Amino acid sequence: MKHFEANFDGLVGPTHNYAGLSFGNVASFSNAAQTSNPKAAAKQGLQKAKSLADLGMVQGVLAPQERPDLYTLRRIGFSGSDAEVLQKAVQQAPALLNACCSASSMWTANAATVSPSADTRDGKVHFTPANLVDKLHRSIEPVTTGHILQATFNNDRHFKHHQHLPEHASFGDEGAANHTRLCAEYGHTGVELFVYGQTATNPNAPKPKKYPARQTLEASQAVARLHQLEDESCVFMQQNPDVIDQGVFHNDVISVGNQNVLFYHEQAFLNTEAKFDEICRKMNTEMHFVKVATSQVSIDDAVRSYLFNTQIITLPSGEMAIIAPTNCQENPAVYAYLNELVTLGTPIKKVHYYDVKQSMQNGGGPACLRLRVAMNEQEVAAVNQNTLMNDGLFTRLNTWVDKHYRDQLTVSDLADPQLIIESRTALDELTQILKLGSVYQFQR
Ligand SMILES: N=C(N)NCCC[C@H](NC(=O)CCC(=O)O)C(=O)O
Repeated sequence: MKHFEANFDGLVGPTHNYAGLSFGNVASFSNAAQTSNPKAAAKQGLQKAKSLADLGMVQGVLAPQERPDLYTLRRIGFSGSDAEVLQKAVQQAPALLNACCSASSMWTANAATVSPSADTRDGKVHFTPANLVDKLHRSIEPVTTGHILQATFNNDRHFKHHQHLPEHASFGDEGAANHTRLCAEYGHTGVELFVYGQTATNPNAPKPKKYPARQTLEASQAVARLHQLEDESCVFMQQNPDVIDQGVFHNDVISVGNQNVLFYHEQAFLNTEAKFDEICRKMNTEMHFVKVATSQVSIDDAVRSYLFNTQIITLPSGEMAIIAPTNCQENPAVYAYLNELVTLGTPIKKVHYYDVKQSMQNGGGPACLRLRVAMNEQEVAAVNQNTLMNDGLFTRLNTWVDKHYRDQLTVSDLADPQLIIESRTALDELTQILKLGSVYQFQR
C-alpha cells in the first residue's frame, strides 16, 4: 500500500491583523499595530499550498475560525447586540477585544498533534487538538479546531479524535509545532519526537527566564498516552531554555524533521548527544542529523529568517526539498547556508522559496501554516475530499477570498460590526465549498 505525508494548510481568516499578542514571539511584538492585508495573506497561503500540490504532494486545507469571537466576549461580561458587545469591549478592554479577533488559527502546526496509524496500537490516525493555554487569543481555538478536524477527517474507522488536554499551564500544549515524527518510510512505524520547554511538576528543572516555555513535558506525555504510542516509539527531549529566551517560542523555529532527517541548530536542545543516541536506538533505519552551527547561522538570523520553520518534504521522485520563506533569501548568512546545504550530500537536494510575509510578520512561517498527517491510500480516501487542493479548489478559494476579504485592516477596525457580518458570510460560504457542515457556533 502507498503512503503519503499530507500537509493541511490553515486558510487565513478575514480578520488577519497585527495586534502584538504573543509575548516571546519577536515578530508578533515588533510588528504590532501595523496595517495588515488579509486578502494578500490568504492568497500567499493558497499559493504555497497549491505549489506543493503541483509538486505532487497530497495537500489539504483547514478552515479558519470565526472571529471576532463574540461568544468569549459575552462569556466575560460584555452584553447587548453584537455591535454593542464590540463597542463596550473596545472601550473597556481593547486588549481583550484584540485577543478575540486574531486569525491565529491559520498556524495549523498548532492545531493538533497527529500520530499516524503505523505508530498507534489501534491502527488509527490519532488527533489531539492543542489547548494553546499559554496565549489568551490562542486558548479560544481548540473546541472549534476539534470540530474542523472532525469534519475534515470524518471517518471513525480510520481517524480517532481526542478532546484537547485540560486547560491548565501544567498541560500547556502547542501541538505539532513541538512534535516531529521520524521514520524510514511514512508507512513504517517511526519515532515520535516530543520537544518540551519545561517540566511543570518540577519547579527546579531548567526553564527559560524571560519568555514562556509554552509546551510542558506533562502535556507531551499525555498526548503520547492518548495516542496509544509504545515507549519504544517515543523520545521526549527538552528545548534549550536559552534559545526560548531569544525568541524561539516553538521547537519548529529551531528544528524540522522529515523521515530520517533532522535538520537543527546546534543550540536547539538540551542533552543533545544522549537524546540523539536514544533516537538512533529506537529508529530502525539510519538517521541523518543535519546540524547548523552558530558560526554558520546565529540564533538571531534563524529567528528572523525562519530557516528552521521550513518544510522538508519528500517529492514523488524520492528526493527531499526544503520549502522556505523568501525571508531566507533576503538574509545573506541563511541564503549562503541554504545554497551550500543542497551540495552537501544530505538527502535535501533543492530549496523552493515562497512569499508568506503577511504570516511571517506575526511569526508564522511555511511550517507554522501546515499540519502534517501521514496516511496510507485508504486513509487519504477517507478524508473529506472537498478539502484537498487541486486546480478547481484553488480557483474557488481565490474567488472566495477576492469576494469577501479586505485588503487593509488595522487594529482599530476590529471594533467595526461590519467585520462580523463579512466574516460570517465568508465562513458560511466556505463551509459549503469544503462541505464541512456546521462547524461554527453561529451555524449551530
Ligand atoms: N511556530 C508555529 N508553529 N506557529 C507560529 C504561531 C505564531 C503565533 N503568532 C501570533 O499569534 C501573533 C498574533 C498577533 O500578534 O497578532 C503565535 O505566537 O502563536
